[in-house]
Amino acid sequence: MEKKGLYSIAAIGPDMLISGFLQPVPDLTPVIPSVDETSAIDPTICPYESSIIFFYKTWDPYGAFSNFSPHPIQMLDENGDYFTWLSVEHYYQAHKFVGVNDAVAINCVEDIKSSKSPEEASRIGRKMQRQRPDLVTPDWESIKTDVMYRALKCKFSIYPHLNSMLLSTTGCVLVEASPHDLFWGGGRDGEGLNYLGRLLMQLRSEFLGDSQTQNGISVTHQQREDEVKRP
Ligand SMILES: Nc1c(N[C@@H]2O[C@H](COP(=O)(O)O)[C@@H](O)[C@H]2O)[nH]c(=O)[nH]c1=O
Repeated sequence: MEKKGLYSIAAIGPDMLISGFLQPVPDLTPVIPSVDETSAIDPTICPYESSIIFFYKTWDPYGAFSNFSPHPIQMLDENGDYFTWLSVEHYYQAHKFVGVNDAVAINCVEDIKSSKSPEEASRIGRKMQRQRPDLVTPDWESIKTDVMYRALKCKFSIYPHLNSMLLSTTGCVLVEASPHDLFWGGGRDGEGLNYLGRLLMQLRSEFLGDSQTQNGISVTHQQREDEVKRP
């Protein structure tokens, strides 16, 4: 019989083959998507050959994958006008309060819009969320992944070098190596859900699909490109 604290591949399953991590049993919340999940997100990944690219701070290798990287994005606002956000982080933090009919929330969005750095945007957004959770848009938990997806799609569409960088990681598992953030990041010991890594892998797969169909007959790429504005 297996002792508690000793982990075997049989107990853990093939997850171990991509992560290289032995997760404690029975705490099986994986940082890195399981083999099945991974190929559902990005069919180009071969779990048995994939390596892992960790990113976090903007000055790290692959730091441009961080939401704090200084890449402005242009997104349509509620009035149908384009607004330039200084980073994905600006857009993400502001959307915690966008559409909330309260002067404090409206001011907060304006403060985030005019904040000079992603760190400042994040400080303002997080502080307001902590102090006034009643001002966070009520469905935030269910829409935040979509908000992030839209911002990332814009970022990786309008900067060709970022798009190439993302495509150059094909076959690798991407993990935001945030030690604290257990939703967007992988956590300190692989206990996080790594949703930022997942979205980037999803986008990579979509871009790859687009470039493949572009060489064929599909025009969907152009249609999708029309959804985002180039700077
Ligand atoms: N890259 C990076 C972080 N990670 C980012 O923080 C955001 C999560 O914010 P929240 O939902 O307010 O907790 C999300 O964009 C995630 O990618 N956090 C940092 O303090 N520094 C950093 O360099």
